[in-house]
Formats: sequence, C-alpha cells, structure tokens
Amino acid sequence: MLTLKDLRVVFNAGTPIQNVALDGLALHVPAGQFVTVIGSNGAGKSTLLNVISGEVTLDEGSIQIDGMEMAGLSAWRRAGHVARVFQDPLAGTCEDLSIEENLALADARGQRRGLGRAVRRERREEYREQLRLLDLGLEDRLEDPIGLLSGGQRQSVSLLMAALRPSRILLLDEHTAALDPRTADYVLALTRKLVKDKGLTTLMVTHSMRQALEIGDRLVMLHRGKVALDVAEPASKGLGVPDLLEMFQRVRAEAISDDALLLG
Ligand SMILES: Nc1ncnc2c1ncn2[C@@H]1O[C@H](COP(=O)(O)OP(=O)(O)OP(=O)(O)O)[C@@H](O)[C@H]1O
Repeated sequence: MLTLKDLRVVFNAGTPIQNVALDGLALHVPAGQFVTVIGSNGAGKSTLLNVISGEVTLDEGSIQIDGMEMAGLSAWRRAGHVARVFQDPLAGTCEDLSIEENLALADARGQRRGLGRAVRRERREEYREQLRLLDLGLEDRLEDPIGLLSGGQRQSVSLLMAALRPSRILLLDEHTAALDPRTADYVLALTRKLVKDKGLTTLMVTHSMRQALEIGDRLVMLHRGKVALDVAEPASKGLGVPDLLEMFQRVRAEAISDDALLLG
C-alpha cells in the first residue's frame, strides 16, 4: 500500500528559474494495484518516482508505504521497500558484474550484510530457475557479464532483479521506451506476469497512452504536478486514446477556467 499526501517539490526555489514539479500531489494505491502514470512533458512523472525512491527530497508532504513514513529516509534505506527499473537498460545493473552477481546484489537489497558463499550457492539454483522462466537462454549464462546482454535481455533481468526479493513497491520508469516494438511487447508481458504473480504494488510511467489504457488496474494522468485524471479499470471501460485526449482537454479547460475565476 502506498499513500502519497500533499507532495510538493520546488526546484531552484526563490530564484528566477523556480520550478514547481509537484504541487500538492495526492494518491492512494492499495496493495497489489498496478497503476499506469501518464502526462505531458514536465508534468512531474519522473519527479514523482524520484521522491518515492528517495532520489529527490520532498519539500512538503508524506510518503507512506504500508503505514511507514519514508519521507525522511535515504534512498539506501528505502531500497528494501522500493525497487525500480529505468528507461535506460544500462541503468540499474552493473555491467562488469556477471548476471549471477547482479541477481545476488538485488537479493541483498536493503539488507545490511551481503549473502554468504553458501547461501549464494543455494540461491544459484533459484536464479537459474527464474532466468529459465524468461525463455531467453540466460539460465546457461549465469557467469557472463551483464554488459554482454542486449537491451531487452537486460531489461528482463532488471525486472527479475526488482521482483526477486519482493519490495512493497515497484517503480517502472518508461522501462520499455528504449526497446524495439517486439522486445517491448515481450518485456511488457513479462512485467504483467511478474506483477500479477508476486502481487507487486506498481507505478508504471509511460508515454504511450495505448499502453496505459491496456495495462494495469488504474490509469492516472498528471498535469502540472498534480493528479488530473484517475480512471479505474480503463481496459474494461473500453476507453480509447481519443477518449483520454478528450478527458485531458476537459481537465485543461477546467484548469484554465479555475485560473480565470481566481483572476476574476
Ligand atoms: N533536477 C531538476 N532541477 C530543476 N528542474 C527540474 C529537475 N528535475 C525536473 N525538473 C523540472 O521539473 C518539472 C517536472 O519534471 P519531470 O521530469 O518530473 O517531468 P516528466 O513528467 O517526467 O516529464 P517528461 O515526460 O518530459 O520526462 C519539469 O519542468 C522539469 O524541467
């Protein structure tokens, strides 16, 4: 369960280039829910993921995971609760380490001590098993440096890493955007499977409205650092991209008329 209250982030506060990236954003995500997050450039999507993972510090607000306050904790301390897969397949894995070593690092996430040798040997079979599920032949390449893998293979391993020691929250930051369409479809199908099988509470940022409509239990649209639209079960409502655009236009018009009222 993820509860975000009144999140506010202002970059370069008090200077001529002040930028309000999150402006009182609120969202409650029940455990196991898969939320897709869309919004125009600069709407605050990456900043939202960054404040949840602890990469960016909140100016105001509260972030609770299963009732535990995260706002004052470092990114490192949150690592046991929050896993993330980035857009760049090179981010989030260590290219000089082997596939197995990367998986072992993910396994130790959020724990004070790394895994001992014996445990690691024991876990090796588990890693092999998990890799076999990907059906990419990686189960026989445990000792290969992860830097040798293709982008899609690497994103698939990143997803496995994120789900290996289930965190309470999974953050997906346009994690298929850098892949070719076929590989992106494969990684998306894998995402759905892992999220469902492991019951992960998930926020997935995407620029693809189609993707956001088809995947997940709920669609959230950000606009100017706030939640502008919140649609439950978009796929079952048969909504299309034109419907979303129309809803977005309506929200924008309302935002403008609000401003107009204020000015009036
Ligand atoms: N480190 C930073 N310093 C200054 N301004 C920033 C910083 N990070 C983000 N911003 C600004 O905050 C606003 C929100 O940015 P953010 O990256 O969260 O948007 P986004 O919805 O992810 O956009 P995009 O779809 O273009 O990636 C933007 O105006 C952006 O320029």
